[in-house]
Amino acid sequence: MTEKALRLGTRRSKLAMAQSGQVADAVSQVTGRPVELVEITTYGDVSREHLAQIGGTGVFVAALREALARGEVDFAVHSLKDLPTTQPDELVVAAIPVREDPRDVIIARDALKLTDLPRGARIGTGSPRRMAQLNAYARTHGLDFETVPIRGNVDTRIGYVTKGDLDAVVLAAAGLNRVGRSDEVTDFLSVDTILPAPGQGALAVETTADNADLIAALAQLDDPLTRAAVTAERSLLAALEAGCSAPVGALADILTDGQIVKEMRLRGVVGSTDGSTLVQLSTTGPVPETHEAATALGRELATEMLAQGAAGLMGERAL
Ligand SMILES: NCc1[nH]cc(CCC(=O)O)c1CC(=O)O
Repeated sequence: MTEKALRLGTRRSKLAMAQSGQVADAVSQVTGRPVELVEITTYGDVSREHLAQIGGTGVFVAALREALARGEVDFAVHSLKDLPTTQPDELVVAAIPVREDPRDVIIARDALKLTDLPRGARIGTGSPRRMAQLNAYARTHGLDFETVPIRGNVDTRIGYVTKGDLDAVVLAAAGLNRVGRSDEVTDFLSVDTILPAPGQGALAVETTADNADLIAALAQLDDPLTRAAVTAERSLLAALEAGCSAPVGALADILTDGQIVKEMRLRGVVGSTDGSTLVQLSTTGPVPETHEAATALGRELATEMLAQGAAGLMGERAL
């Protein structure tokens, strides 16, 4: 007797298919049930408009959530950095698996590193967060390059470099790992240079709040330390009243003494896209053991950042 397959709603993009496929295998293993991928086309996949104008990457999430709410699929996998910070009551993030490499990377022509790029080099990124920090880095390190707004999936963005339109593009290491293209990276950017987006590198496995059995099964894939970290990062983003297209970076990491987990450090940054102003702060505290404690850490850092003028930098939107 075979049990009925669980239906996993996914976007059709290579990245979405890769991460859904990986989670499908893991879910199949813990439940003993087959998992079937159900492709969902989202408005964001068909629209040529700039995402910042149509409400950010939240559009990708919305269609998956509607399919969940209609009962067409049993669960869905999101890139956590694309999830809005408000959680609908009828849905639950049942698992946040161990985070992948959170760093941003560049893929540049001629295997160049960021600091090797010649004066006037053109670097493609549609992210105000990446623009702000790259431009700030250039200003403080005597470099000179131009950030060029681009959009598109991983293949399209890498294509700007291979076709010779741009000198480099910025991407997330995690996405490249998932689609098997991390060997094309020419420079892994230190998080001290570019703080990643809140939640970058992590996945969220979401299902409906009324599905207790599936919530319990999916919980086996949850990594509590990743959950605590991304909860703090997203709380910072929410408290700054910023969305996924705001120039905000955040990363929580665990400070260890040998093998022993000591504390959690949360770093946050907000900046003007030209890099002329950055507000960058960090805070350290006990590793949060509850959702409330993780949320409080993010909120406290946001309060300090707002006191240093963060709010004035948030109104900016990418072209
Ligand atoms: N904004 C698009 C997006 N959403 C998630 C990832 C992959 C990285 C991740 O899962 O955090 C990417 C691509 C990128 O930023 O290069």
